[in-house]
Amino acid sequence: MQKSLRIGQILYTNTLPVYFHFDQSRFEDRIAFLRQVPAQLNEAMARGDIDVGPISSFSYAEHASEYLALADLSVSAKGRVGSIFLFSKKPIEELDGARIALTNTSATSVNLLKIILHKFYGHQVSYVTQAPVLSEMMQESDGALLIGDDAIMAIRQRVPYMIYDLGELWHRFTGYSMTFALWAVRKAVLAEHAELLGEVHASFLASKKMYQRNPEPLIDYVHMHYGGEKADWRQYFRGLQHSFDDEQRAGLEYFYRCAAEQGLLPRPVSVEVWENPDSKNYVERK
Ligand SMILES: C=C(O[C@@H]1C=C(C(=O)O)C=C[C@H]1O)C(=O)O
Repeated sequence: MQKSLRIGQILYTNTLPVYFHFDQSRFEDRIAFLRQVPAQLNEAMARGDIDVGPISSFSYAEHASEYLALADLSVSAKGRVGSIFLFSKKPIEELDGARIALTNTSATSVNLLKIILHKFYGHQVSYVTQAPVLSEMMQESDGALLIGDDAIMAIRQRVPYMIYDLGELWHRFTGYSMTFALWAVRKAVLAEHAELLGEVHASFLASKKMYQRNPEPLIDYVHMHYGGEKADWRQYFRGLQHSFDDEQRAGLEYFYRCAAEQGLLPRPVSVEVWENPDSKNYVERK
């Protein structure tokens, strides 16, 4: 039997603050989760295999007429993001004419990289898309883009490449924050499941709030399951924003204008947010 709401979850640590304290027990069998990398979630959302969840902000723009964004949820950073890296055999200023391998897990960051290289550096670059395995990507390319936990694991290996953080480059050139993911809902779902969606949305916000009050249980969890140093994880999560306010909107909509200008999107879009009518009445369960 189909569950009432099928919810996406990004397979990376970056969205854990929104899921770690999500109180699944209150929903019993009314929800189901699909855990995947962003590019797969983008497709699942477009096909209608999931109803709500985080997708690449670029994919939101491609389907803006069919989706709304859930209020106050995103994966954003103002400056260094810590998990979206260009690995390069030479300095970024010298990448004109280069060949870059792009991870097949992303939609936002691959287009962000194109904007940075074409618009800000004036380079002509060719691209190939590959599975996110750095050693293989670097075999025949001058550089490679990784995102999420693949990027985090790769920098731990102390690889012999120059490493550029795309959030940092974007901020340096534009002064804006960058929003990599939004929580989208297909408009068609709203009519049928508005109430349940309201409860799910409120539970995401409650998880985020509980994490913000005390980040340590989540830090312990990722340290146990993904290794590394606790201090590095603390710094990583401190650099991520999971809200969507005027600041994030301004940065994201500027990104959409740049993408349209570069021919990557047919037209710039503005983000239409679904405000949960019940969020003010939501009572956290102890
Ligand atoms: C910060 C990140 O944000 C993400 C990047 C995405 C993309 O490039 O399409 C999509 C969702 C997020 O996972 C990351 O993956 O490291």
